[in-house]
Amino acid sequence: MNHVFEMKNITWLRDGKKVLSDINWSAEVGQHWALFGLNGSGKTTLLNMLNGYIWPTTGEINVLGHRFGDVDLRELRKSIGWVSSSLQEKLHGGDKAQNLVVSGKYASIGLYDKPSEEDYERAMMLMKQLRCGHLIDRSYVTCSQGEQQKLLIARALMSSPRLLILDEAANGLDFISKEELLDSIDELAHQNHAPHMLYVTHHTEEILPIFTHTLLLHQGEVFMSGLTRDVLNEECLSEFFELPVDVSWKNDRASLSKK
Ligand SMILES: Nc1ncnc2c1ncn2[C@@H]1O[C@H](COP(=O)(O)OP(=O)(O)OP(=O)(O)O)[C@@H](O)[C@H]1O
Repeated sequence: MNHVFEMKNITWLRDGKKVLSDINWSAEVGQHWALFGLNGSGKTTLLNMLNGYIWPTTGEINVLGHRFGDVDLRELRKSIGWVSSSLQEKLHGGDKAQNLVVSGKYASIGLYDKPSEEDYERAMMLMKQLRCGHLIDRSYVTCSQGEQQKLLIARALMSSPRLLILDEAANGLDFISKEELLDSIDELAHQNHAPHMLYVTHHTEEILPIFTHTLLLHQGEVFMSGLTRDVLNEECLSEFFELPVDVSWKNDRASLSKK
């Protein structure tokens, strides 16, 4: 397998409108990607497609070496971890932190199967890895938003996914919580057998150096994609936003300001 995923000539029409237009995108093994786009640019639609929840009008999709159409999507989804805010609404808030994390193994929202001792040990190991081991026995609803995000990532890691999608994972977090979460993501990427990661965001400064590649999505089209350093440049982003912007790099992260 050379590609983590590959989208070829993807188009999606809805109500006579092209929501996605001629998307060509491939993520290769060894790359972590950021997907950057404004509200309504089609990011969520693309993610739903990668997970096989919506089918392209035209084009072909391969994920983790499997071509859509030839693969049991429910099986494939076990290898894809997806952390998104829409998940929050489906969770049982009263669950204890460790139970919520363990439930990731069964790809179910609550706990329907009886987890083993090893499952709980793994959940604790992941919680410690994400620096939230102290949340054991706390109910999910009482955790802060930053803590909740970490628990959701630990939950997604429970089934050892090969692709981990982090969809606006740092949304709504204050500066400290955001940096803590980003540190955890950075550490995760440096571990042996780390999953391939796709980080979806509206904020360039969240694109850590581990995200070697970035795709800019603009009104359902690939505006530019490639090495993050090349994509996040002033000329390209000014054109992307249709607004002159300055890009300054610090610690290999790009921050934007209006010119
Ligand atoms: N089922 C649908 N039917 C019709 N239009 C849709 C449907 N789903 C999405 N769209 C439209 O497609 C466009 C892209 O939506 P999408 O949710 O993928 O954007 P996004 O980049 O994830 O936005 P945000 O950052 O605000 O979450 C929007 O204009 C949206 O209204």
